[in-house]
Amino acid sequence: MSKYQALKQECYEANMQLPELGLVIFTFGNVSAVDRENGVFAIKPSGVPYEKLKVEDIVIVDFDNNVVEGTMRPSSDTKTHAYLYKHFPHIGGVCHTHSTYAVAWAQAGKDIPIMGTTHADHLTADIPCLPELSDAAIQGDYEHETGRLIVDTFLTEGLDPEEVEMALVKNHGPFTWGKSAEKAVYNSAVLEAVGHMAQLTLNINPETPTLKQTLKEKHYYRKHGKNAYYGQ
Ligand SMILES: O=C(CO)[C@@H](O)[C@H](O)COP(=O)(O)O
Repeated sequence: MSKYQALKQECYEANMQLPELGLVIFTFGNVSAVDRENGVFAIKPSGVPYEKLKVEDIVIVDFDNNVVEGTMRPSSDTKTHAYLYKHFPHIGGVCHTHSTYAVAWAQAGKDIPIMGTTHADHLTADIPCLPELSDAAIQGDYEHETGRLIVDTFLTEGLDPEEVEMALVKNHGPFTWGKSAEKAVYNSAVLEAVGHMAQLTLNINPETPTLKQTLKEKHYYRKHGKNAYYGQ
C-alpha cells in the first residue's frame, strides 16, 4: 500500500465531484491535493476521462514537478498547481475547470463584478481576470508562467489569496484553491454560479450597479471572521 493512499483518495474524490457538479465534461479539468509534510501533491493524470478515472491512476508529484509515484503522466496543468502551492503556503488544494460561465468571462477578459449577496457571501472583491500572458510566456514554460501570473497579479493588485480563492486566466479558464481539495472544488462551483448570475443580471439590465459596500460587508462578515453568525 502506498504511503500516499489517503492523499490519492482525497484527490480522486475531489476530482469526481467535478462531473457531479456539472463543472466539467470529458477531460476538461483537474484537481490536486497537497501533503506539505512530505513536499508532494496528488493530481489527476492528464487526458483521462472522469468516467474512467481510478484512485490508483492519481499521480504524486513534488513541488519541482517530478513524478514521485504513479505510472501515468500528470495533468498538463501540473506546473500551475505547483507554483500555487509554492507561493500560497496556506492552501491545501487547487482546482481547474472549463465550466461554461467562468470560461465565458475569462474569454471576454473581464473580472466578474460583484452584483449581489451570493457573491458577497464568499468574497467582497470582483473575481479577477488576469492580464494576457506574453508571447514569450506562452512559448516558454507556459503552465509555470500561468501560475506565476496568478501570484504576481495578486501581489500587484493587493488581493489576499486567503479571501479571494479564485482567478480567471484570460482566454483559458478558472483556477481556484482552498484549505483542502474539497474546498477548492467548492470554490469552483461558487465561481461558476456567481458568474452565471452576474451574466444573467447584466443581460436583464446592462446598467445594473454593483453591490453597495455596506451590503458587501454585511454578507461577507456574517460568514467570516470573529463576529460571524451564519450557520451552526
Ligand atoms: O486547458 C487544458 C487543455 O488545453 C487543460 O486544462 C485540460 O482541460 C485538462 O488537462 P489535463 O489535466 O487532462 O492535462
